[in-house]
Amino acid sequence: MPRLAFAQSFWDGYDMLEKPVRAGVRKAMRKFQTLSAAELNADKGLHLESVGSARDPRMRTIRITDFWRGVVLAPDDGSDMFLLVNVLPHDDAYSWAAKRLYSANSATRALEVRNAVALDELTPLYETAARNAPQLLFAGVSDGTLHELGIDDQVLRAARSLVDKAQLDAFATLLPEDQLEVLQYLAEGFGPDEVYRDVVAVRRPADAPAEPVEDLATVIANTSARIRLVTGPDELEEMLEKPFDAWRVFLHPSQRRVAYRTSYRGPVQVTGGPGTGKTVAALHRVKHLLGRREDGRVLLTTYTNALAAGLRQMLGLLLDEDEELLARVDVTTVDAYANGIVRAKSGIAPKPVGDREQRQLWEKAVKQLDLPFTSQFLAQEYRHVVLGQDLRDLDAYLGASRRGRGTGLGSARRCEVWSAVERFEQFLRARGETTHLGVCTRAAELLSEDAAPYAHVVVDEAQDLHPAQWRVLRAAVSSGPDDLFVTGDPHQRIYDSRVPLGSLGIATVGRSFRLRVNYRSTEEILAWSARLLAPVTVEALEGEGVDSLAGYRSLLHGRLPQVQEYATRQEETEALVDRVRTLVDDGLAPHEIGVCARFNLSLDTAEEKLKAAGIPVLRVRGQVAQGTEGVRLATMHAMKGLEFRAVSVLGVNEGAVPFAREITPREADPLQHESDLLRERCLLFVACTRAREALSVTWNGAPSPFLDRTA
Ligand SMILES: Nc1ncnc2c1ncn2[C@@H]1O[C@H](COP(=O)(O)OP(=O)(O)OP(=O)(O)O)[C@@H](O)[C@H]1O
Repeated sequence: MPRLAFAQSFWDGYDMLEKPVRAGVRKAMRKFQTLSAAELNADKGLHLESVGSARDPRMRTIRITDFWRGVVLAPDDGSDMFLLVNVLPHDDAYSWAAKRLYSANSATRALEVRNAVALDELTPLYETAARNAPQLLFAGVSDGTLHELGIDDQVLRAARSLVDKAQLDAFATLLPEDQLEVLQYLAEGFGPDEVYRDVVAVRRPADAPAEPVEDLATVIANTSARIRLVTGPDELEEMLEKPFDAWRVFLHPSQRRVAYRTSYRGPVQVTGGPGTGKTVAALHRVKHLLGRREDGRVLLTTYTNALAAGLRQMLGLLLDEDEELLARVDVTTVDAYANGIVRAKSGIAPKPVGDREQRQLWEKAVKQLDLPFTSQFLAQEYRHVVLGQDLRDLDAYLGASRRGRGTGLGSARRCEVWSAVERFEQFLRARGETTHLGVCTRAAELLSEDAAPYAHVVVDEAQDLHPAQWRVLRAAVSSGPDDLFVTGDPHQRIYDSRVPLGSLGIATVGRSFRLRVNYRSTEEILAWSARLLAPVTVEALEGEGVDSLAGYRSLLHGRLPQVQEYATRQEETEALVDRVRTLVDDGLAPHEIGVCARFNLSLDTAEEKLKAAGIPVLRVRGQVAQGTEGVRLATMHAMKGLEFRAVSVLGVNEGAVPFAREITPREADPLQHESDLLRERCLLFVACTRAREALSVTWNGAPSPFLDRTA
């Protein structure tokens, strides 16, 4: 019986097909599982036929319905593997198939597809234009190097005709996938060795023979990033029946490399810009770890309860709802986990107070002690220095480094600060209360008294964790192979926690990986959002050196973000209602639309007006009720980790973004001033990068200064 495989290009469109067409696909595919190759060729209903003047002689079409055709790559090498690559309306199917050429990449050994006809047509035009160009994009890379990286003759000729990155982008949809990625990396300035390591080596099978084996079945087996093989009839039915979540099956090689490495000798760090699939990689790592042994519990953490609920659901999908496996994983936030530990081990339920109450207590301490500090300064000193380093007494504080703080404090001043700290903690004790970070500190202590409860800890959204939270995670698992797997993006740091991970026993040196391909947003949305961060540098996740978005890109294209000023809040809100209505008319479900603002107050107005227009809305606070229909309304902070097909960011006004009250005056502490500004800038970046297809950014009155460079 022939074997059957499905290319990602097929899945990309499958969920959009109407029911009868999908039924046609299922019927046709069943034939591939029940008929022999000869019977398939003879089957009248299937009508497997070659495509006239096709670039690839293996190209065939099959009948799906009267109007729809499947495009199939058929073996011509005696192997029995058929690959379904697309399903399109009749005429489109023939012209798509005629132009495409599939080939095995000489370096990665994977199957790639190009639009050979368009490449042949366009390359001479670009070559002519390039003759007078002062500089060519790949002038610095030799033909030999390009060949070693898998670039073949047709692509080489096209590459040699390009003068800049914009031209490479214009060729992107025509070029074979792996070769395109090689060229994109080179165009970003990565050296050939880095490109070989990050693009070629991660794909090339470990046991690849010196001479490529080109039969279709072998090449398909080498292409797990883009092709799914079907093993039996049940699997076929299940795949075609269920909504298809590409992230469960097609991992980018860089995702697969980090998630499925058999074992690491210690903590691992995976960074990458928004939407690069860090959460997906973390989930696959959990799957891998669960599969490695029959016992051993896994702790999977993220930042908010709403994200934890989402993660739990995704993990269920990835593990096919296998209850035994799911029972071995706890999915929660660090704070909730720490709270549970303190409750369980001390028998007392901790009562953490919120930010506002803390601020009031600091104010009270300042007043009672008549100190020359603001409550804001003390709160920050407590968070960053005292809790950050877990300082327990005055002596420890007097000797502590205050790295990252912008004001010097002599011993006399430190004594004053410490008196405030003692008073603040006294107030809390007297009320029987604590802080969230206080709960974490206690939980870490309690955990270290017994054997660590987990075999593995996987941490998502790690960029905002405070040292006290890291101590909990460190204490939850013994140091050793595969202890911690950490994913995060320092560009999305919105709570000002910069942590020297090494000093907390979480050294990731030699085990740091970066993801660069964005699967969420269009390149237009990404490029615009990335410009928000262009003026600043961002400290690396592990607290040493800086992080960069070099090579960060999307394969998707769409409309430019709408960036619009309004005279008044009312006009801005009315325009929002119109925009949302248009999106719904265009077919978006309300829950696929996100609206966000810096403050809850601005969202109140939006909520009222949207409701008045008959549009269902749902405020995202803590836990999002799954399945409840309604446009999601969230503050920028609550947008963390979420995604929507369309996002409207409202009220990006001067004074609001950055929120003037949250910015330490430069005179008070220049370093804190800069990091407050950076935090607010990142917050806007987070909000904008939640959008998949459509982003609008609006303000009323004067715009936020962060929008300066985005025009
Ligand atoms: N290999 C993949 N194939 C298809 N879709 C993917 C893949 N990896 C990730 N995605 C999709 O891309 C989107 C972003 O992925 P994910 O949430 O894991 O990114 P992230 O890096 O954690 O994002 P952020 O840092 O912005 O929260 C999701 O819709 C996810 O399903």
